[in-house]
Order: sequence, then C-alpha cells, then structure tokens
Amino acid sequence: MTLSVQNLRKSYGNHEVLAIPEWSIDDGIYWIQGENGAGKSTLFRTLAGMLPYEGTILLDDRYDLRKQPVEYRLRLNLGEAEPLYPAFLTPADLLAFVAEAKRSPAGQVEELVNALGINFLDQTMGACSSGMIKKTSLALAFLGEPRIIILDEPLITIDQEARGNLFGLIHAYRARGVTFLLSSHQPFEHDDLVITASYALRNKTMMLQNPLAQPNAPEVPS
Ligand SMILES: Nc1ncnc2c1ncn2[C@@H]1O[C@H](COP(=O)(O)OP(=O)(O)OP(=O)(O)O)[C@@H](O)[C@H]1O
Repeated sequence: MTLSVQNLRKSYGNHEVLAIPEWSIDDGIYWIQGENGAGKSTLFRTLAGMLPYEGTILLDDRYDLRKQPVEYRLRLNLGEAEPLYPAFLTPADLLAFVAEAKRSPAGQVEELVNALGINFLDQTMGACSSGMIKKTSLALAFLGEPRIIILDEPLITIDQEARGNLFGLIHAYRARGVTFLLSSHQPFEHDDLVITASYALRNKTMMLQNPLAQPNAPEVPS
C-alpha cells in the first residue's frame, strides 16, 4: 500500500475530529471531498506530520511517520488550502529554501516555475495576489522526490490557465510514480483529469464514493 492508516484518531481538546479505523490506498490520483469543517485540513496536516495523533500512519509499507519521521517527510508533501508566508519573502526565496530542505534535484525549481507560469519570482509575498501565493504554494508542494503529494483545495483562487498547467503537472508527476490526494468541497467534475477513486470524509472517517474502483472502504450511505 502506498499509504495506510490504522486506528487514526485526532482531537482538539475533547473535540474529536478524526476516528478512522482503517484506510489505505495504492498508487493513483484520489479526490477527497468534505463539507466545511469535516476535517480535511486536519487529516492532511496529520498525514504531513504537522499535528500530534493517535494510531499508525505508514507510507510504502515501511516508513512509519512516528518511527521514521525524516524519511517519511521527505516522501510526502502537502500544499495547504490557504497558505500563509512571511510578507517579506519572495517566491524565489521560498522555492530555494524548500528545495534544499526537500533535497530537490537540479533543475526542478526552473521546471516547476515554467510549468506553472510563475513570472513574479522576485515580488514579496506581501505584494502577491492570492492566485500568485497559491501558485507558489503549489510549486513548493512538488519539490523533491515525493511519493505522495497532497493538495488541499488546489483549485481555489487560480484561473483556468493555471488549472490546466496544474493538471498537466499532476499528469507528468503521476507518470513518474507520484500518488496524489486532492481535496475539495465539491464532488469531482473535471473531464481533464482521470481519478482513481473518490472518498468523502464524513462522520470523522473516510467513505469510498465510487466503490467499483476500490472495494476496501465502506460505501457512502445515500
Ligand atoms: N487548531 C484548532 N483548534 C481547535 N479546533 C480546530 C483547530 N483546527 C480545526 N479545528 C476544528 O476541527 C474541525 C475540522 O476543521 P478542519 O479545518 O480540519 O476542517 P476542513 O474540512 O478543512 O474545513 P474547511 O473545508 O471549512 O476548511 C472543525 O470543527 C474546526 O473547528
């Protein structure tokens, strides 16, 4: 399994947000749908190792987030829904910093900058539009040699051209073996991206929405 979780529980104080007995996915592109407040961002931050949790999170059947935190984090990247960056930094600064942390191969920053049409590299984040900030965060999420890229609400604030560029990049990285988790409040409705399966995060757990694709999760009650 590319990613598997067991008995995953996450609470804020006594407010339990996630209680997932078992969930696992193979390679592919997955769409994760959830209503406001369902816990998508909490799930993604937990999977990215940013929040404490109970249970087990395992990548490629061998990298346990708790036991091999560095190896795990080098292989899983998260692009946040509404990223916040220090106002005085530029996209060039951020790309250089994250590229080093993620051990990005030579030429990758330029490849991503071109693919996403980032032409505001030296403008401070304080002067960037929300679409520019989002494009920067998307580029950061591809850096290194990840096995899994999670993009939380990747389509908000970007225009149609940028969406096409992003889908092209997702296809290219998928061809290199990268698995994607993409989230939205909406059901999946994009003809230009083929997804492996769609899940809904409901009642604190993951429910498969197209059970024919992958029969290892409970079906969403209609
Ligand atoms: N830092 C926090 N402290 C306390 N409660 C939190 C915190 N972050 C999130 N929550 C609560 O956890 C629940 C899930 O929030 P989360 O942001 O994960 O949902 P979401 O599915 O991403 O929602 P949205 O789509 O509206 O962004 C909500 O009830 C929220 O109030």
